[in-house]
Amino acid sequence: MVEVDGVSMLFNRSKEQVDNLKEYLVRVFQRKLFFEEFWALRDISFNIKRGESIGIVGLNGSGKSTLLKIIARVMKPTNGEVRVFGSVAPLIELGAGFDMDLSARENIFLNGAVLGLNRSEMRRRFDSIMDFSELWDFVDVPIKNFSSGMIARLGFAIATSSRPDILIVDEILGVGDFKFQKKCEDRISEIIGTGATVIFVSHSIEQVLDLCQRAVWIKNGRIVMMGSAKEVCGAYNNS
Ligand SMILES: Nc1ncnc2c1ncn2[C@@H]1O[C@H](COP(=O)(O)OP(=O)(O)OP(=O)(O)O)[C@@H](O)[C@H]1O
Repeated sequence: MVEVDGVSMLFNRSKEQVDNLKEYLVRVFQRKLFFEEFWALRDISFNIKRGESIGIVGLNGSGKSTLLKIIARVMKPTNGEVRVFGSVAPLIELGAGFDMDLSARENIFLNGAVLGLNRSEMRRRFDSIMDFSELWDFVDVPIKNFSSGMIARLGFAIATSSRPDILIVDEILGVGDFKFQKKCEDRISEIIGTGATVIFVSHSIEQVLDLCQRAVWIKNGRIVMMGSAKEVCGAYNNS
């Protein structure tokens, strides 16, 4: 379903802060702009089969989100290739596409348009999105007045309102309260039950063990270990 083939990602990390375009151009002209090359991922390869759920574990800054963004085609890798066979629902930075001045209702339709769904399709899904997010009391409130957890609930409800072939989940189950986290886990299990492939990043080893059969451990942008979730999480925990 997903083939990750020799993926490497190079970032330019500037050591200095340039606050505006004028200063940037002056520094370029004076040759006083310094960059530092940084490989966030190095030669990552693995395949994911249909219906498999795979967890990606690793410490902060190890490259997990960068890998998910490359698989979701938010970023292009510097080297290597990712081949994806099926529809993808990325749960990455939930609510990033929302317009803060618009209400929950308006953002649902806006998000639908971004996902390529027409108005009547979104009207059909509207009630179930609102039911799942439990935000009916706020349906016409601009989402700039929402808490971050409420925004994440709405984002999760919209992104999982379709039944994707591949679900990409980046550390989002920590955002809601414990009741909503359980609801999200149940919905992900339900999507896995429909035969979907799931790629899941979490710092919660329990969640990875609950939801995934296989796991990949990444450290400093390289794969340290790949195998059954139990084996990999055990080794990661012990490290
Ligand atoms: N756009 C960017 N420009 C420069 N460096 C970046 C960029 N995005 C990520 N990085 C760097 O790449 C490395 C990996 O970041 P990434 O977000 O993939 O880590 P992560 O494993 O998801 O971390 P966390 O567990 O903290 O979410 C970090 O050192 C980060 O500073």
